[in-house]
Amino acid sequence: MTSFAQSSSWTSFLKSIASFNGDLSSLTAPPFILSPTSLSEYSQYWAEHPDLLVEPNFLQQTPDASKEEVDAMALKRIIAVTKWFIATLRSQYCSRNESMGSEKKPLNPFLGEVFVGKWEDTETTDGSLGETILLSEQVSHHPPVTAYAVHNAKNSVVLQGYNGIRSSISATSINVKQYGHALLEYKELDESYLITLPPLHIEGLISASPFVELEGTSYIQSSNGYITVVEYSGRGWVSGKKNTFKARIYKDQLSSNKKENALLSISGQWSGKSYYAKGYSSPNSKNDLFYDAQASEPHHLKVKPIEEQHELESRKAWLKVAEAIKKSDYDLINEEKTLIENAQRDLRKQEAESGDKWQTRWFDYVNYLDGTVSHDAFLNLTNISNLSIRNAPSGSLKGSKYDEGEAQHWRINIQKWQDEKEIKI
Ligand SMILES: CCC(=O)OC[C@H](C)CC[C@H]1O[C@H]2C[C@H]3[C@@H]4CC=C5C[C@@H](O)CC[C@]5(C)[C@H]4CC[C@]3(C)[C@H]2[C@@H]1C
Repeated sequence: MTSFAQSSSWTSFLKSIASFNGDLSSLTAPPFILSPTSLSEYSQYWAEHPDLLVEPNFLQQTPDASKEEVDAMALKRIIAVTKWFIATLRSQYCSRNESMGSEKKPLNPFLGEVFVGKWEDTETTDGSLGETILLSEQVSHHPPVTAYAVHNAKNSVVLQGYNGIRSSISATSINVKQYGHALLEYKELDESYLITLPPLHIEGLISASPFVELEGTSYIQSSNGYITVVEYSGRGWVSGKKNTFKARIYKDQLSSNKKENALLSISGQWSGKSYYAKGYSSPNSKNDLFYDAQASEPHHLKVKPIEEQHELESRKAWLKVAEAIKKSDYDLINEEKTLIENAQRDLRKQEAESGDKWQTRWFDYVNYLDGTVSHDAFLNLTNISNLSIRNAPSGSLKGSKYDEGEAQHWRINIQKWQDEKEIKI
C-alpha cells in the first residue's frame, strides 16, 4: 500500500467514486492524482514510433508482381500495421505510470483546445521517413471528444481518428468504454485500415496506484481484406501477466470466425515482449520475437516554446494550472482552473445569445445516415469487417445490441488546416 492509500483525501475520494455519475471529469480527485497534462495531448501516443507508422508504405510489390506476390506483400503490410498498433499501447496506457508513478487524471480539455507538434526524421540517413505532424483538437466538451490527425506528407500517410469515453464503476475499478476509431490511409498504395479501440478498466484504485488494463477485443481491418483480431486480458488470464494480448491475422473477416483459420498468431504483453508463430497456436517465448515494447523508446514530438504558442494551444492555456499541480497547491489549482472554466462559460453564454454556435477548427462532423456520404474508406472498411457505422462502443459489430442510433463521426478537413493562418506547428 502506498502512503497515498492511507491518506484521508484518497479514502474520501474513493467514497466519492461510489456515488459516481458517469462523468469522470466531474470527480474531484486529490491533487496527487492530478496530471498537469491535458487529454488533448494524448493523441500524440498514436505516433511515438513514426518509423513503424510509415513502414507499410515501403512494403510495395513490384508492378509486374504475380497475384501470390501481391498477396504476400499485403500480408506483410498488415503485420507491419499490427506491429505499429501494438507499439502504440505502451505510450497510450503506461506513459503516466512510467513518468509519474501511477495513472493520473488528465486535465479536461476546453472546447476548441488544440495541441500540435511534429516528429522530425531523426531515424534515416536519406530522409526517407520525412516529417510527421500532429493536429489534435477538442471538438466537443460535453461529452469530451478529442479528434486528431497525424500526417506524413513524404510518404502520403494519414492517420485520423477521434476518442470519447463512457465510464462506469464496479466494486473496485473504473470501467471505460471507448467510442470512436482510427482510420489509417496509405495514399500511395490506395490502401486503408480501420482500427477500433478496446475497452479498459482502471485497477489499483484501493492501493492508490491506479493503472490501465485493457480488455475485450479490438480490430484492424484492411481494405485488402486481411484483418487482425486482438484479444486483451490482465493478470487473471492463463499467462498471469498484466497487459496480455493475443492477436491473430486472418485472410478476411469471414475466416476470422474460426481461430483455426489464423495465418499468424502473436501473443505476449503489449507493454513488454510479444512473440509470433504461423497458424493459430499461441506462441510463447521460444518462438520468434515479434516486438519488445521496452526495447524501443518512444519518440516524443517537438512542441513550440510556450511563448510562441496561440492561446488555444493546450500547454499555453493550461500553463498556470499545470504549475499549480506540480506544486500540489490545491487552492491555486482551483483558482486557476476556475478562471479557465469561467471564461469558457462566458463564451458559451455569448454564443447562446448571438446564436453563433462554436465552429470546430480543422475537423468536420460527418453524418453517415443522411446520404451525404455515398462511399468512403470508413463505409468500405465497416462493410468488409461487419463493424457498426453507428456511434456505438468502438468495435461493436453490425447487428449487435449497440448497432443503432446516430452515425456521426469526426473527420479531418485537410483544407481547413491548409487555410490555417494563426496556429503553426
Ligand atoms: C477521475 C477519477 C480519478 O481521478 O481516478 C483516478 C484514476 C487516475 C482513474 C481515472 C482516470 O484514468 C485516466 C486514464 C485515461 C485514459 C488513458 C488512455 C487513453 C487512450 C487515448 O488514446 C484516449 C484517452 C484514454 C482512453 C484516456 C481517457 C481518460 C482516462 C480513462 C483517465 C481517467 C479520468
